[in-house]
Amino acid sequence: MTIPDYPAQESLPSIPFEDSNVRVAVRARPLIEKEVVDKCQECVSYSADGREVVLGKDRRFTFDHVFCPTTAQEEVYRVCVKPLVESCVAGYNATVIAYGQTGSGKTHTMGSATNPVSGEEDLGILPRAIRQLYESIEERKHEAQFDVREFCVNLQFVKCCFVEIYNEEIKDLLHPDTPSKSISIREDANGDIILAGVKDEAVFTYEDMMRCLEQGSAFRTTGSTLMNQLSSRSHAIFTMNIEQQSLQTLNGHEIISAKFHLVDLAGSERAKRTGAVGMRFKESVTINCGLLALGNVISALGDERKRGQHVPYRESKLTRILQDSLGGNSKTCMIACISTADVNFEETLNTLKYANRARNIQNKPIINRDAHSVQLNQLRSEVKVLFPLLWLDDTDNN
Ligand SMILES: Nc1ncnc2c1ncn2[C@@H]1O[C@H](COP(=O)(O)OP(=O)(O)OP(=O)(O)O)[C@@H](O)[C@H]1O
Repeated sequence: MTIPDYPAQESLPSIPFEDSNVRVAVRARPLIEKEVVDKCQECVSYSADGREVVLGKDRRFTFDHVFCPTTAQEEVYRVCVKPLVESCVAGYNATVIAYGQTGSGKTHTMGSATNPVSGEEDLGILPRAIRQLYESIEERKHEAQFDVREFCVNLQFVKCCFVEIYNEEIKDLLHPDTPSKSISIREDANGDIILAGVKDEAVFTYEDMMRCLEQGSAFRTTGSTLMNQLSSRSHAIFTMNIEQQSLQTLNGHEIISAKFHLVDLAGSERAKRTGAVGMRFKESVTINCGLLALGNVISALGDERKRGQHVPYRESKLTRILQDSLGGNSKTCMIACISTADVNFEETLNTLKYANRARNIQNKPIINRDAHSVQLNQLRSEVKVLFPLLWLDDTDNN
């Protein structure tokens, strides 16, 4: 086997999330041991600018970013996720979704596997995002303490929850005794999607949240198939909720909040190739149904000819939960994971086509300000203007 040359990509910038487009990156994984033994060849090449991927001879696709197989976990994180954590701390919702065929590297990329990683460089997106979140919180607390313009206190409350959708049922991975029947997807008064019946965990430190990630990952449903020994059989969604209150003597009191969904989807698969029978086959059918529903939502939102038409969010639990993330109030990045092996040519082509459609989706991210604190601050400013007038009026009358 010849080892291909990959273009150097170290200096590529982070993805800009200033506008409202859903951003899409592609990550190609190296050949795994079995593929090397089977003498598979790589059938994917990459442009030096890190934007284009070519499948076979001439299937070209352009994305916000394309990572070749030698790209480190740290680099994927820096380019795709670091700016999203910064946005979350500023009050925007954010979502990262890993999509791809079974065994293409979604769980490896997200860092939601049960088995511990061997070293710092192997850490996936989730532990890195949790670390950055707590570092940012500490920074903000520190800045608020030394804000010399006025007295200012910055309080943060962080909660998390971890659920999986397995055979179209939602399971609370942090409270596995909760019956799925008592969990439902609802819309709150602001139109935000909430999971009623799922218990949020208040987490005060990096260690607290990492414990939740590890505990939830251990309860996630996995199983062995011909294509992946440790295949995720469910869609997993880890959500961090961040609420920040800033109390300022001059400008009043502001509350901003944000939620960050980190989604490790189950892989698309063909039962013929995974050897799925019995239970595995049933799982395979529901996995593909959920991914098909997600594809339909992506098409409805991404296809210009379908703009303004009905978006079928209610076709599956997955699409209902991700309603805010696709076409709603969120900054969103999809990471499409692909295998470079020629045996997976068809699946890789399908993933690239699927991901390409997601690039056209427009979201509407806004800073989530608490309505009461906004109203209170408006009234406060009105009082500030009216008070001197009242005083003037009083002195005139005297
Ligand atoms: N970028 C990478 N570098 C090295 N090894 C990788 C990479 N991506 C994936 N792998 C390896 O490939 C195998 C399959 O990866 P992983 O379990 O993450 O796939 P998946 O897409 O989550 O699969 P499934 O959908 O079946 O759960 C694992 O052994 C993993 O360690």
